[in-house]
Amino acid sequence: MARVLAVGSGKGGVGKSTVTALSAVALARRGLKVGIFDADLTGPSIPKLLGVTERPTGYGEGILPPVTSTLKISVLSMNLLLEDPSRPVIWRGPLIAQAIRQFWGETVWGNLDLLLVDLPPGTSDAPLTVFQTARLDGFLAVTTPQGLAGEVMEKSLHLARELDTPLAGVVENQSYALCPCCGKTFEPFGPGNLQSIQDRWGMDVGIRLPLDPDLAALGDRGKLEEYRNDQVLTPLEEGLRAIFPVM
Ligand SMILES: Nc1ncnc2c1ncn2[C@@H]1O[C@H](COP(=O)(O)OP(=O)(O)OP(=O)(O)O)[C@@H](O)[C@H]1O
Repeated sequence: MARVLAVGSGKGGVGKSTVTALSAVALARRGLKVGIFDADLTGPSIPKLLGVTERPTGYGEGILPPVTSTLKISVLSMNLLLEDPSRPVIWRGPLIAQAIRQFWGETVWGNLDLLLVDLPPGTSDAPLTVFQTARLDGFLAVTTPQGLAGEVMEKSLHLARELDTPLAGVVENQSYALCPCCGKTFEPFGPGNLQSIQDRWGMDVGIRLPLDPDLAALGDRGKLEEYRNDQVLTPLEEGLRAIFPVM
């Protein structure tokens, strides 16, 4: 059975999908078999970030997710099932919950080492359904150094704890940047409070990731599989291996 790690935050736009996709890339490059369930049905980003356009197949015996072109990461996303991926999914909560349960129950992932679940922002409908439906081995929270992002992110830690999901760690995304002129490190959004979040919630794993314009540019082109910056990939991989030492 694959380990299952949900990546999420109460706060939107902090980099959940980017962290999910890059985690998959880092581990798949090391030879692990990785899948991603994009549970963000109404704002799916994973297919775009990883350049997946192929539709899932095999509806008879379950849903067979397509894989990425290079690293063969399995990806299931609502966007891959839409006739026109540019159209919105306009569904109320109960329908979203039903679809998540169906995807969860019917997808044939094969022999994975790790299944990542990219959660939408918030603490209701979709994230709640994932927490209640899936057997999660851990919840990896994503935030940025801004205090507001941290406060809203912590709501998702409360949710995970209330639903007995182990708190695996926290990612402080866009934690720092490198000056393009002198190469010095600076903190565009201030110093953040990663350590204090870890201390308050008893999480050993805290991952600081830099702000990297190349990351956003490659993601926009659907080429995150080609991303090579070890300043981002190495801390992510080390953090994931600290969460699941057997991997
Ligand atoms: N470390 C980073 N460096 C540069 N750009 C980043 C970084 N992390 C995320 N981004 C960019 O920020 C934007 C938002 O990221 P992303 O879609 O991963 O956030 P999200 O939390 O999943 O959003 P949502 O709440 O809508 O699901 C994207 O354009 C992404 O490329």
